[in-house]
Amino acid sequence: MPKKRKAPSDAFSDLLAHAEPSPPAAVSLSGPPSDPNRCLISNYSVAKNETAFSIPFRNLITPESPHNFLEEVDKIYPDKNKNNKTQPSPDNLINNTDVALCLNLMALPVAHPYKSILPSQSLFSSCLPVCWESKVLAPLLKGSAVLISEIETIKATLRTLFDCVVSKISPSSSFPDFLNAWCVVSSRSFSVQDVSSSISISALLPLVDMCNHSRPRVCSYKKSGDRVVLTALKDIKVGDEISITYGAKSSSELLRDYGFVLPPTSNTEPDGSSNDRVKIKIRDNIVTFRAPGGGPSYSYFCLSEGVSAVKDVGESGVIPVEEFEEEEEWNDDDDEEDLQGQFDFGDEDEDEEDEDVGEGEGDVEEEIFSRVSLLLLTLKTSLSLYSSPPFSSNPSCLIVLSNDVRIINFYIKVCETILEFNETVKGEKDGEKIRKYVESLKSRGDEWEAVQAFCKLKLLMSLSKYF
Ligand SMILES: C[S@@+](CC[C@H](N)C(=O)[O-])C[C@H]1O[C@@H](n2cnc3c(N)ncnc32)[C@H](O)[C@@H]1O
Repeated sequence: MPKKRKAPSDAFSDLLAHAEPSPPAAVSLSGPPSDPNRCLISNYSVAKNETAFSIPFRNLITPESPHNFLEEVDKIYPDKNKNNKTQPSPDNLINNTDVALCLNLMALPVAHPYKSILPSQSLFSSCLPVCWESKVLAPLLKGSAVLISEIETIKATLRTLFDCVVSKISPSSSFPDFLNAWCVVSSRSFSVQDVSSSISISALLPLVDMCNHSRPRVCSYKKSGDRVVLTALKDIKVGDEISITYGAKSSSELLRDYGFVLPPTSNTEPDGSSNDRVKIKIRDNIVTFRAPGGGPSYSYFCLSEGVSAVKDVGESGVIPVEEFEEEEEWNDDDDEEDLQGQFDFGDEDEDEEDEDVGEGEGDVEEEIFSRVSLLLLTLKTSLSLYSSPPFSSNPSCLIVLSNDVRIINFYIKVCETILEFNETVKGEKDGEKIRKYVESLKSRGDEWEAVQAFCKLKLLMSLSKYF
């Protein structure tokens, strides 16, 4: 007979038994696990800088406790990203710590109080894209190719990890068990400093993980002695929601990992900087993006994938070109004519060159077209994920720098197009700033004539959709 799950209210009391101050309970839940808007409510008034509540470190579920699954996972599946665990990268969307954390969660008894108050799989399935079928990803993610490709990567990786790692360590588990554990880990794990060392570990923090994300947050959390303590960052009244921050994340990261997005105006840091825009600084042949006040952003993947894709076009298949070509507007000659008339670039020769690509040059044309498509996809993803296009009136505009001359020149083209568009159609907003930027980029390399000539109209057509 299956073990009876505890009623959520009993389970919550069990968890609270370890929380301080208790009794009476410092916090309560606003609704049952099935409530998608559930949040943690304060039962006390708490003054700014005071402790709202704390939980003992021993309540944490980590990759190494209650059982050291990390060691077992590492044995079967050496983690190539081990030295860089906190730095997400396209091939490091799931690391060994996450898998070990899933295994620890799966190993908890069904009646464990923590399990009893977790949301159901059906709630996860409705909001987490990793649970969505491939055919609905494109429409639901609005064609954001990089995000779709990441979700597909996660889905495929979960399958592989289950077959090659999880089922070996936990033979009685099923793939749905693992997927459920992944949903919990993806949307509810936090980085905390280990009790015995100074390194940060990924952990599930019962009760703390009932806090929703907000900017500005109501509480901060940190390890203090053998407890995780939530400190009020403002005065909290009885009945107020206790929220924390999940970090400076772009909307696409929030959607990918937590299953929600925030309105553009809410996804900002206390200093007013936007998590949906990033600055990119120059380094040797790499683009580094940092969301102001936060870690490397999701947008890093968008553009770095575009950059690597353009180098390996035809081989890597990192970003599926077909999806882009599927778009009706792309091949719609009427649209092209309309746009030609609407946005006169004043350089007919180049436009003609566009049409004059001879038969023998078909492969070159295809190659250039693919490269441009990939980069446009990249841009398209960036643009559609962020609430407004780069180079809008927001000073934290998108800056792309690279040492690859073709990439530089492509982006010069993009910048020029945006600039021209802004000046001619939308009025000059950040015109001077962008002009200086374009000039500085130009001084870094030769023009990539072929691409410029070939993609002029196509580029304009694509970009025009975003303004
Ligand atoms: C760490 S849990 C927070 C507690 C959760 N609401 C619960 O009832 O168990 C993270 C999940 O809460 C929801 N969530 C957190 N912050 C949110 C927000 N600002 N807007 C909408 N949903 C949010 C999302 O479903 C997310 O996956």
